[in-house]
Amino acid sequence: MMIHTNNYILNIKELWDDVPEEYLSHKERYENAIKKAFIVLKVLRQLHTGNIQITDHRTPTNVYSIQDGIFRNVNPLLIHIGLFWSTIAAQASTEQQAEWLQPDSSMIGTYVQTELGHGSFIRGIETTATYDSTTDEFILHTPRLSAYKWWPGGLGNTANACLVMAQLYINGTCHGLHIFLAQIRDFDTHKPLPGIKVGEIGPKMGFNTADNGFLGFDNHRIPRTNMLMKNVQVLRDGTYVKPKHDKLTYGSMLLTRVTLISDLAYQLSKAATIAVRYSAVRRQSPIKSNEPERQILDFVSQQHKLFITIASSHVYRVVGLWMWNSHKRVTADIHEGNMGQLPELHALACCLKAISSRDASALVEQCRLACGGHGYMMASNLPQIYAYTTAAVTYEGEYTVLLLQTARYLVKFWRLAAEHKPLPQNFAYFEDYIKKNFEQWRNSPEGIIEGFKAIVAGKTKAAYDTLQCNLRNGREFEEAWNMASVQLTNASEAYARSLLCEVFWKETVQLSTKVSKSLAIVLEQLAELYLMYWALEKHGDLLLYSTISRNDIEALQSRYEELLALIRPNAVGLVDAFDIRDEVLCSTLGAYDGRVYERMMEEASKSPLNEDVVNESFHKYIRPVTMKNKL
Ligand SMILES: CC/C=C\C/C=C\C/C=C\C/C=C\CCCCC(=O)SCCNC(=O)CCNC(=O)[C@H](O)C(C)(C)COP(=O)(O)OP(=O)(O)OC[C@H]1O[C@@H](n2cnc3c(N)ncnc32)[C@H](O)[C@@H]1OP(=O)(O)O
Ligand SMILES: Cc1cc2nc3c(=O)[nH]c(=O)nc-3n(C[C@H](O)[C@H](O)[C@H](O)COP(=O)(O)OP(=O)(O)OC[C@H]3O[C@@H](n4cnc5c(N)ncnc54)[C@H](O)[C@@H]3O)c2cc1C
Repeated sequence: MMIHTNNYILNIKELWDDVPEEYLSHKERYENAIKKAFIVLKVLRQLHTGNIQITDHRTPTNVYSIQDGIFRNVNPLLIHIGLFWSTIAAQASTEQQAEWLQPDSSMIGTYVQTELGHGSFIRGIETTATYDSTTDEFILHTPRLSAYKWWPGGLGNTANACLVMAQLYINGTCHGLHIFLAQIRDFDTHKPLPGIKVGEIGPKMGFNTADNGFLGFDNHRIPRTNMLMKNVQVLRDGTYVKPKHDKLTYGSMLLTRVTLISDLAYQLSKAATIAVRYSAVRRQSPIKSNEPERQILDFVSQQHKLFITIASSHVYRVVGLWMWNSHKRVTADIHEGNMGQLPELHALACCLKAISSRDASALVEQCRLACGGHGYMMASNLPQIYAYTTAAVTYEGEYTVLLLQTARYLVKFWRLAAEHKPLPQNFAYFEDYIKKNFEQWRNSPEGIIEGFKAIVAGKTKAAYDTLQCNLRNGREFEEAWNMASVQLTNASEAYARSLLCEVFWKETVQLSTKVSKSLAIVLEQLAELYLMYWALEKHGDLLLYSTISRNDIEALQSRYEELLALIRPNAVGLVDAFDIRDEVLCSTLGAYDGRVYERMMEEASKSPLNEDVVNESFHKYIRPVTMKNKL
């Protein structure tokens, strides 16, 4: 069958709610979401097998984005589709893939790594997988409460299988973390298998349709061939065949961190669309007392809150694609046995995932606040977008922990620079900084990029010097590192910002040569706005580490305000260009037709509290108190 994806999905009635999901109980929310998840999965399977084919120019990623509207929260099969399958595809041997990656497989899986006691420090994971050569099996075991798996999406009730991260033991030797496929529920009855204790962890700030779960193993046996064996093997006699790089097992985290950058760009475009459209409809106070009330979008302070969100969405879209392409390149190299580029990719993915999630959640919240009181309504959809976005600061590598990973990488290059050893081209500016080869400040995007590099160098130097000082004072390396960690994360953050500015500016300039002149002007205005915004935010750092002067900062401020005025006429067009359907936006404030107040009243009428003119609580609780003395 040939289908037009949008129309097909939008016309499946069961996917769309009459009652907003906020009115459902925790259990009902899950049941409603799982019903829809399996309808969507069926469509995805049909697309995969070619039983139905897409006729519009969009791809299954379009099905993915429509899901935001379908679930308003999160698809309980997200980890099944996004992490379970992709980890098997990346880390299982060819034979294992042939067996497990069947489109009509009975397995519904999840990715089970985090434990009650350990999330960030995964070497501390306590679940064990002990090889029993007499039966050719691994025994999965949860030795104590802190070793219970805790958090995996879809684990609570949906999944019947999972990929478990556990410490591998062979003949009493621990070989570290490895990934194992384990069935946890009967495929037919869905009852937990013997030796499995599984359940859901309870309500959260968001992600409430994702049935995050807990899991314990009581000496649960799985075949030896259930260890993912593309990069590492355990042979029948218990021989351990090491991987080419000991962090290949962490590959799924790396890939998800890369993918997340683009997802966060999309969340930002949703928030920007809602807040900008609402700001074009909403009028509040005149600017001059004798004039009518103005669209709130005309307040320059409102433009300052919103245009950076539009620009940041473009930044993360561009940088997300750039990282995706780097990941593809490095994976191909790894396939050929060349691991050389992996550390750089990991360092970039860590700081960019950290900063993109932090920026996105801060900017989504800024958009919510920019909508005043109405932004606080669930019907605006901004609270849900915030709850979804802020989770990304923690999952898939917590913010600070990831910044500290990138700091390891920066410190290595600073050490080379300090010891006057050769540096790769992309860190040549470390040497310039040491030699005090400072460029004269230029109030231009290129000048700002140079300035940000000076900040990276200056902050890395400061952190490195503190580290060395701690070492000279007799601290062990890990302790010295911990004592310098505030400065180390600052250096990492600066590095991420300099990358974002440089990649975005260069890609925009290139893109501008391929589009119409009028579009190129707007794209460059957005890119320039992004750079100016962050130069002004970080002007203190620029004063410390670059050659910028007070006059330069004043000039930057004027140019920034000029850019706000230049972008204002195109603001609504820019968010319309994100092309997010009303069904996906799910917002009374952000719909395309601008019927804000009408939609708000329509949504309010759906409140169950409005079903009866007088709610029965009046008779039960209110009247007995208020009327008591009057009887
Ligand atoms: C489902 C997603 C699909 C699509 C996405 C699209 C949209 C998303 C939307 C919603 C998402 C929905 C749900 C969210 C799903 C969330 C899933 C999870 O959260 S799974 C759990 C994730 N957990 C973590 O990320 C844990 C963080 N901790 C770590 O990664 C590690 O512990 C550590 C901090 C990196 C340290 O590891 P370790 O202690 O082993 O390291 P060492 O200190 O021994 O060595 C460090 C050394 O190793 C290098 N290194 C570390 N990691 C990697 C890597 N991945 N690749 C390459 N190299 C790595 C590091 O550079 C150091 O090298 P050195 O400096 O020593 O040379
Ligand atoms: C919505 C959601 C979905 C999730 N889904 C999954 C899933 O599908 N599968 C899965 O396995 N896991 C999942 N997780 C778990 C998630 O990956 C972890 O919560 C995350 O990695 C952070 O680990 P933690 O909770 O142990 O935080 P902790 O590491 O305990 O962090 C607490 C604090 O300690 C600080 N800290 C910790 N270590 C250091 C250090 N070395 N240096 C400096 N500061 C440090 C952190 O910065 C933070 O401030 C999910 C979590 C959430 C919120």
